[in-house]
Amino acid sequence: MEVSPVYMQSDDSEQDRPAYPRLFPTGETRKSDHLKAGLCVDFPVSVVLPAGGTGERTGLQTPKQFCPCLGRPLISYTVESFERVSWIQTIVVVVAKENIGLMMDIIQRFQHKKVLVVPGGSTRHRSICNGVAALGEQRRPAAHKPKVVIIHDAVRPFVDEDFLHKIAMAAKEQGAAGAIRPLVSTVIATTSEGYLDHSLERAKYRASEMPQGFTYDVICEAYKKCTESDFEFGTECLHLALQYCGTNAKLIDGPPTLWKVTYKRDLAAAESIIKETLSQSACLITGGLEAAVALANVLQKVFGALNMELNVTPDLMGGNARHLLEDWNFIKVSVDPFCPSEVEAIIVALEAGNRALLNPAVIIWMHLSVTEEPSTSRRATESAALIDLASTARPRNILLYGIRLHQPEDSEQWDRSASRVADIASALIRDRNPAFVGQLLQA
Ligand SMILES: Nc1ccn([C@@H]2O[C@H](COP(=O)(O)OP(=O)(O)OP(=O)(O)O)[C@@H](O)[C@H]2O)c(=O)n1
Ligand SMILES: O=C(CO)[C@H](O)[C@H](O)COP(=O)(O)O
Repeated sequence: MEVSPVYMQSDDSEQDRPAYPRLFPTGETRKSDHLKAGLCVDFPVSVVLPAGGTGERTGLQTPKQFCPCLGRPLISYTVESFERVSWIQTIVVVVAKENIGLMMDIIQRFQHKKVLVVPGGSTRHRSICNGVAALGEQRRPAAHKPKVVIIHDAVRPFVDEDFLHKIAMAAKEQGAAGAIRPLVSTVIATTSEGYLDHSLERAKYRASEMPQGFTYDVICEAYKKCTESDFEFGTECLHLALQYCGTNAKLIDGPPTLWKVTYKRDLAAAESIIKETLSQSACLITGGLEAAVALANVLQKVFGALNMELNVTPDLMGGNARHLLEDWNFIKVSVDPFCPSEVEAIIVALEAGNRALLNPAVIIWMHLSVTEEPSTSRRATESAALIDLASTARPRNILLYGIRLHQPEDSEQWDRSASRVADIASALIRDRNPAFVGQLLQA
């Protein structure tokens, strides 16, 4: 066995993050859900995330676990999914030696907790084995030897607490448990000449996915007993548990979001899932303006049709400040005169709450104008103010866009303009396109 763990430990204080929505589309969104659902685990559980591969099949220079999705490396999303689970003790991330510095930077930049970084091996099994060995050698005073170890590919970012709970409980009962999914294609065996030999009856087989869970003793024994050939060519931890420990894993149907990022297009798919999750709701701040309330009604209809919720509030003061914690997207309606400090206040509040540390927040400055055509110099002043504010917001991971809307007398024309504004605003929120940051769009 090739085991030489090095301990690179992140700050593992139990201090919680601000209450971000979790990034997987399960419908559940709050950190304390496990308390509501009664998901308790009364035995120590730790996690190994193998992240030591090169991602050859993506065809990219950068290993896929370090590729950015909305400006954040994929692995950070996976770590986030686990660090939010209160009953998970330690997250061991196994990376190639040359990427240890990079991984430590990611942990520091995104303030990840509970993470140990361990050097990987030349194959996935060798990397996992290093991670499991590191769990047995932890020197942290608060760390217990785990009863159950969950193994999860670092390149499967969307895993939810409910499913992890099922895996952990079944692993403790049965010794091993793993996620399965129905096969998409039929599996066939080929002859050495490239002809069909036979095909398998698809309904009888399943795709083995991650996460998988093992009692610590089973996974340690499996890796102690397995052969060099297993280490070199094996792809299935559940198989090692069966072959070397006689443990028949419990198989549990998992959600489709457990899929593994394997090809370049999977990175785009992951980014689109993240964008969808971040776009589930927005908060429109009316500033007490009558016209803004009318606009909000139209926006609510358009957003509703896109499955986006629009919360409407006069301001973000007192109890209304909760929107700063609950929403990722803000629409601030203002009228003449153009007053940048209203938007600046939202940027400051988001920054103070460390709100955009992990995911970009969106602010749309919606400017209602009563004059038919603003003068050229007026337009230039407004655009310059927006560009200025947007460039302050951008390094704070806040995307600021502007929409200018003329408020016509005619009610039919107003409805048309309002629904055009709603289309533009929803597209800006859903796409989170950095190219339009600081642009004052005309509706
Ligand atoms: N020596 C290795 C090889 C793979 N892995 C990890 O195992 C997981 C699943 O493997 P896979 O999708 O095959 O990743 P790669 O080996 O990086 O991809 P490829 O086969 O395309 O090179 C990934 O998180 C990968 O980083 C690892 O920890 N150590
Ligand atoms: O699917 C799996 C579950 O057993 C594999 O273990 C793993 O994710 C496969 O990685 P690779 O693409 O390197 O075979």
